[in-house]
Amino acid sequence: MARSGASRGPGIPIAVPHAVAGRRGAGEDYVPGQPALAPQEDEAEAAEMIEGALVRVSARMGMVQPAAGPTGGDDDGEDEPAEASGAGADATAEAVGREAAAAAADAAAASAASAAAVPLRPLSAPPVACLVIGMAGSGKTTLMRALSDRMGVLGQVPYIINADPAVAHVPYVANIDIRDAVNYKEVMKQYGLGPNGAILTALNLFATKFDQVLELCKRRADEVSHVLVDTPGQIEAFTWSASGQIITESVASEMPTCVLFVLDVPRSRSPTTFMSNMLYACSILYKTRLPIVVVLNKTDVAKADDLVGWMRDFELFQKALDDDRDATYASTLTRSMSLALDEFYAGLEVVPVSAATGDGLDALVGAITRAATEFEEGYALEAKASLAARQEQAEKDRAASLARLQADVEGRPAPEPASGEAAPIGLSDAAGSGLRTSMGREVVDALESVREEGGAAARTRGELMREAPALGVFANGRRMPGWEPSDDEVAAAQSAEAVAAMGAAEEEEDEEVEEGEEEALQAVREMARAMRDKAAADKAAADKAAADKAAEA
Ligand SMILES: Nc1nc2c(ncn2[C@@H]2O[C@H](COP(=O)(O)OP(=O)(O)OP(=O)(O)O)[C@@H](O)[C@H]2O)c(=O)[nH]1
Repeated sequence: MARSGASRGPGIPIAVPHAVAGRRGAGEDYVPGQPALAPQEDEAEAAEMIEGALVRVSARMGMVQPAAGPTGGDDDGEDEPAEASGAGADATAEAVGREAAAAAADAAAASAASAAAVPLRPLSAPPVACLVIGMAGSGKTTLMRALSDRMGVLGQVPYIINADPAVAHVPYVANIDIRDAVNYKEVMKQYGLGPNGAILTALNLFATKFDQVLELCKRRADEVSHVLVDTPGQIEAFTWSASGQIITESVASEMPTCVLFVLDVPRSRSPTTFMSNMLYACSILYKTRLPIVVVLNKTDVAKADDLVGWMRDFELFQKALDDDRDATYASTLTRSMSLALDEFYAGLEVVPVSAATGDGLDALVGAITRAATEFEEGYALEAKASLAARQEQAEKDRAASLARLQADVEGRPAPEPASGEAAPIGLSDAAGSGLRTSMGREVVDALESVREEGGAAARTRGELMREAPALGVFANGRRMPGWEPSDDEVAAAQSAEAVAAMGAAEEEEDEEVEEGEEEALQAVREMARAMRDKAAADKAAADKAAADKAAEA
């Protein structure tokens, strides 16, 4: 469960959520819990309150006497000390205010410098999809919120999909929310399932509508820079389910896609736990074949230096294992596994962040940009090469079967297949060379057309609409207010009814035909029986006549 953004520390510059982005300029900061557009008077009042609080805190710390006030002041006529302390307080308040202003200016400059250094995708490029995956409680939802906020500061426009049906509250505005379409509790009731089964079923139901989700994403492609997808905490429900695979592959066939694997740093400080997590990340890489960014989250609680060190230096990890007090037989296994993972670490993007404080988010945005380039330059091009190879092979096969047909027609022996001819290249062969198995013509075409278009498509920033009614509702229970079936859906329902009525009529006819057939069969049977009886009677009469004749003789 995510905690609300309002619980962040004050002064952390975060972006305007996209829901209000249209009302406020890109790059302007706001503090969670405050209205996005505070009126000027409120700001002045708030500044006064802060100044007063600073003076009181300074006084408590012995830096200065608090100024005499209407309640705490000494009103017995001894104006002098009060005035003196008031003057001191004013001076300190001024100094503290100056310091605070300087610190704020420094922070703003540092934030701007950090933002300027972030490699961002060109505006004309298609949006990058980020599948946020991680163990339960690793901070996926909190990261979604923090990342989308920070992207707003950087002038990017994230589009958010919540694919976690069981989450009670999300701290961001989801543009598409699985919960608008599937009521997870209703699924539990209707299908008699437990929580995990219901999550899986809800995902399956969502997957059946995913073409519509993609359609909505495509419609927004010119306006948005990133598509962030929050996934269920039950990681295996997404990574190892058919629906998870459908969702992943569908997204990857439409736009550059990467996986953000979120890891809980405080809970991964033991080398063995860390290794288990990294094995999971590795398995996701091999399953999805998408670029993966490992996000080491919660660095405000525990530094990620050790973990990064373990990935960069094999010896350090071995030493950590030596020092591990809980060393068991598993450590020996971990030792040998770590050797195997060394290569996996080599090309891995690892970014320590704190979703709570916002630390490291710029680095994460940069890593996402690099992952998108990796997708386009590596995965997509390899897919294109694989597609070309498959087409070439299909052409060869066609020519060979034509030659065989020709030989057959002319009565010649069929030509032998050329020796050493490459076997048809199937998807699994393509996968063997590091290609994504699922990528088909669509992705290559889409990527090519985007490249051809170059910078033609200019993205416009604006307030993004919630797409709640778009998918309709396909598990009873939660109907969004204002949801109406579309004309297409009504037409589909009507034609389904018509087809059902036709089917019923045909069945009735069939039954009638069957009844008639049965009657005819019965009549034939009776006729046959009568003929049989008559033949038997004739035979008996003939036998009797013959016997009588013999007796007479
Ligand atoms: N200190 C700290 N706490 C964090 C951070 N990120 C998340 N949390 C906390 O970790 C807990 C889980 O966070 P969520 O964002 O709900 O995690 P999740 O992975 O989405 O959870 P599930 O969807 O239920 O699996 C919450 O209490 C968060 O406040 C962080 O960077 N620092």
